[in-house]
Amino acid sequence: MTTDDTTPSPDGAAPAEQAARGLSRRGLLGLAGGGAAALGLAATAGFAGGRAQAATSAPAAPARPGTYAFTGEHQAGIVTPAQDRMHLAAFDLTTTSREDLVELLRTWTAMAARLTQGLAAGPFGPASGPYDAPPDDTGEVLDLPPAGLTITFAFGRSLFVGTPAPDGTPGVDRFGLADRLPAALVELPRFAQDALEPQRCDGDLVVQACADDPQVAVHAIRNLSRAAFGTATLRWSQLGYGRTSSTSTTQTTPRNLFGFKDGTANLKAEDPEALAEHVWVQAADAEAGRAETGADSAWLTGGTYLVARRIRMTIETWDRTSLREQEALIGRTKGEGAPLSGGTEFSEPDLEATGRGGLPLVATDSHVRLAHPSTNGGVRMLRRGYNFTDGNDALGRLDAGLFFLAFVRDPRTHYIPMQSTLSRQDALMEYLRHTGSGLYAVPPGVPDGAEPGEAFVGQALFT
Ligand SMILES: C=CC1=C(C)c2cc3[nH]c(cc4nc(cc5[nH]c(cc1n2)c(C)c5CCC(=O)O)C(CCC(=O)O)=C4C)c(C)c3C=C
Ligand SMILES: [Fe+2]
Repeated sequence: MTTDDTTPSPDGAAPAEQAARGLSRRGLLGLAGGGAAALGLAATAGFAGGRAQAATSAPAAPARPGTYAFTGEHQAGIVTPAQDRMHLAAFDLTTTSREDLVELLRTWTAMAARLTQGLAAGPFGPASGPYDAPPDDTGEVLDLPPAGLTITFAFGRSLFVGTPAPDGTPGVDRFGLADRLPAALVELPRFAQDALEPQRCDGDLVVQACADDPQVAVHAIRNLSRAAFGTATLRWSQLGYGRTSSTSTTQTTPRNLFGFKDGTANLKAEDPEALAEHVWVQAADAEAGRAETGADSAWLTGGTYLVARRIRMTIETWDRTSLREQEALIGRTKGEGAPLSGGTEFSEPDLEATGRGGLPLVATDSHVRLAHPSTNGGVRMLRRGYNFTDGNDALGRLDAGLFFLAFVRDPRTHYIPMQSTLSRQDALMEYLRHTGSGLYAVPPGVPDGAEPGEAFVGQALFT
């Protein structure tokens, strides 16, 4: 199959709805015990046998309620209709062994394939298996439905070339991967007004877990972290709620913590041509990269790049700003989300339109004008961010904002120039502080029908 993440389950209901009324893992384990078809997708991905495992010869079954396929051309969790909750974790490897790294990716792949299909992290589950050993699943989602869980893996630049020392001494290529570094996996420049906290930046490996239930997303990261014990440690993580983008035309546009609709002009899953142009890395990109740096990044074809920015919003100041000023800063109306040049939510902004005194209706320093493709050489991105609220600071201000996530084909053309412009000219910057940052290469999906036990995410990087 191709990863058509938007494919609804057989009864045609959206996964979120199905999850809401869906089967619990207990039910799925029962199904798994009773019928191989119930595990068709895990079986096609080829995972080790176990009590709750299907026969690998079983034909692929349609997705079960509340689940998205784990295997496919692209990883799930990118064009998948954005779920309501997210837990993203960045890890640093504590090993320098390439074999250990491959073993971790194999283990994570098998575990993610099980978890996304509503199964326990391991074959025994939380309440079974050897009595004198810790259970192979932590147990907190045993009675919960799969909640549309997706797990997406990505690699940081440091995986390939290590981390340079503050004095500029180059990092160390611990895994023999430097000649596979994609040309576009650059170190992000320091942008104007960046206030980055190093403990919220970078990382060798990143895992994004999204689900419609926070406990399901957190459980996934917890169990993957547990499996990484002795090989990788958690560097930083971020919880998110209330998606701030739609990634499918089937979704309504959500709102960010400024109270504005966010995601109106986003790229959508139903526009494969635009996704090919702006999101998926193409074979030609590896050829261009090889000519540029000599490195072979063909392994990334069909993948993408993930930009993560933790953006704190000074909402107390924002909340004392007039509606007129708020709308001028964004360039859209607060109620409907229509451009200030007129029309309705999905009308194209008319950046030439002027009003009283000949002034542009969409202000020259407004966010929407500066982020619009016509201001950025035609580039677009797939935004998939979340709101966050992480307590408060010593002055009693909420530490809240937008965890900006975007998937792009080449960050050098599709993110860095836009962020450069926004950081210097966007009037909204007065209310924002970028406190965390990362750029990661997202390998393509684990192919359907791969040999049992053989396939793992990012495999082509190691062959
Ligand atoms: C570098 C890219 C972007 C950052 C960082 C960013 C932060 C950010 N955005 C909002 C609120 C809105 N953004 C909207 C549109 C929009 N934003 C970006 C890029 C970044 N935003 C793009 C490419 C676009 C689309 C522009 C277009 O094609 O018209 C909107 C309008 C609604 C929408 O189209 O989504 C809002 C609202 C905040 C609050 C924020 C940082 C906290
Ligand atoms: Fe934006």
